Amino acid sequence: MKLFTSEQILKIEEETIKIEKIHSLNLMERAAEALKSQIIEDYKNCEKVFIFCGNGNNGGDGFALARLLHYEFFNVKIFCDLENLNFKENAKINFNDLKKIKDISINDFSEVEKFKIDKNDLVIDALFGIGLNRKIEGKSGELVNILNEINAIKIAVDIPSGLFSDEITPDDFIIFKADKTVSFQFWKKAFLYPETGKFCGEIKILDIGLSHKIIDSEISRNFIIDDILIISIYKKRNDFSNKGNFGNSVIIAGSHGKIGAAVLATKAALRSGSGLIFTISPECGNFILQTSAPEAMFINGGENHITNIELPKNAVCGIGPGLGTDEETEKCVLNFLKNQTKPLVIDADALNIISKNKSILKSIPENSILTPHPKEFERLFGITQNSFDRTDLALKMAKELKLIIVLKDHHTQIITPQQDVFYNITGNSGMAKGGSGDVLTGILTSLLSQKYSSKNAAIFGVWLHGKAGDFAAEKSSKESLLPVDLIKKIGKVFKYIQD
Ligand SMILES: NC(=O)C1=CN([C@@H]2O[C@H](COP(=O)(O)OP(=O)(O)OC[C@H]3O[C@@H](n4cnc5c(N)ncnc54)[C@H](OP(=O)(O)O)[C@@H]3O)[C@@H](O)[C@H]2O)[C@@H](O)CC1
Ligand SMILES: [K+]
Repeated sequence: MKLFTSEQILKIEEETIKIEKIHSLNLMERAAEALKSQIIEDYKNCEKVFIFCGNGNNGGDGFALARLLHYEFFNVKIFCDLENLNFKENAKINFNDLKKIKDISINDFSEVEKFKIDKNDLVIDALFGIGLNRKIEGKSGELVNILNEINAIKIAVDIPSGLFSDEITPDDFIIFKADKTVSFQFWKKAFLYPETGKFCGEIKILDIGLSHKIIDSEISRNFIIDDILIISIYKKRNDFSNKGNFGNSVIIAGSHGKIGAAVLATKAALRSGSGLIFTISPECGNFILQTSAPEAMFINGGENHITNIELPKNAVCGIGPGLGTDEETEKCVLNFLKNQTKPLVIDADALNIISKNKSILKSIPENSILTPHPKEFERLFGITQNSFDRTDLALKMAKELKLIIVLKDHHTQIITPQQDVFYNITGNSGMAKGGSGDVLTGILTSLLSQKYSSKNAAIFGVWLHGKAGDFAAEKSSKESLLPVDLIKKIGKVFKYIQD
């Protein structure tokens, strides 16, 4: 699914209106209908609904929603700025329609504190949408501050009021804090970054039937990874095949005390379809690896840490988990990287070793996949002001070095040398634990060895990793979810794609 800027969304809206020969009011009605259905689905037993409307089209959505919910027997109360009824056209039409319904009370923002709002009531923010172009101040600002203190179920229409859709919102802005954001047709960039996403709560995207023809022709380099994309990437396993057809994955990982990292990466690679798996690890991990992952072959890479790397034939490598940064390992890893010609997966301590020896970056084979978490990224490429800027820096580095950068975060991004950004929306906070990254390295190496392109391996692998985490979280609390639980669910994810 493409990710658009608010400017592009407006353009798509206008062109849909043109080619479908409809009035813009129809789109507002579709949006309100979709909102109504979602509210009925999620909160049908809720009695009182408090809707706060601004003067633009976001407010118009709120007025239309109020009318529709009233006809579904909800007790609806509307709030707007009665001292400044300077509405945009469609908002005005819907406001006037609402005035005709005598059972809906229309109140000024300043009256909100006279009402008893219960924790099971709905507070709906339809103050500002993607048309926000400055800080919320004055009466609206005071209102948002009050709403943020109220204990109720808080829903934002399209985007929480006060947030910019496409860029970081300054710290001093007043922003509605939603439990759920019900947004139209597309994800917005603000939902995907930690600084802004924390205001959005759960995200629900509603189809309001904007023209697919227009959407297809509108260019974007930003994408949400969805099931459609994954199904287009997934390669069905050919029945007439043998282990030689699915690649030789080589996991280079582990040191004394960190053999678990090698085990996790190896097991994840085993579960992700590679034909043969080799693990290069120090001798101290031999017994552990052979007992916990007997399907994999052990290659001795040193005594207590890796000091030499000898690859089997046709190896596709994933290097880094639990390596440690011993001087001998550092030398060995740098020497190894210098001599590689095929794309490989580089993670964890291998990234830390590169950070201390940045000149090596230029020798890494094109289209290799680097998987830094924010701290590792910072060590590699420098500090940025915020996570939006981090994406920009990653784009620059991916282009310059011709590498795929997997920026690990709550919504991990896959950044390509061609300057595309793919945002992942699978996964959950239960995966924010030591060992999750090792599992990802195993999955990515395995997919790369099965001849997925680096870009597709990264997109598919990151999505698969998150989806396995989501399946695991269905059965366990996020607190107690373990990286090994992800590995157990990889099979279920493949089944999910095949069905
Ligand atoms: N896309 C679609 O397909 C559909 C979209 N729909 C809906 O339309 C929404 C976008 O509507 P919108 O363009 O009217 O903008 P909205 O956010 O209501 O703001 C209104 C105006 O407020 C002003 N303003 C800005 N910031 C301000 C501030 N801090 N404090 C005070 N004023 C401020 C600014 O005007 P200005 O003052 O700059 O002239 C701005 O134009 C969208 O989010 C969705 O809900 C659906 O109805 C149908 C399908
Ligand atoms: K809003």
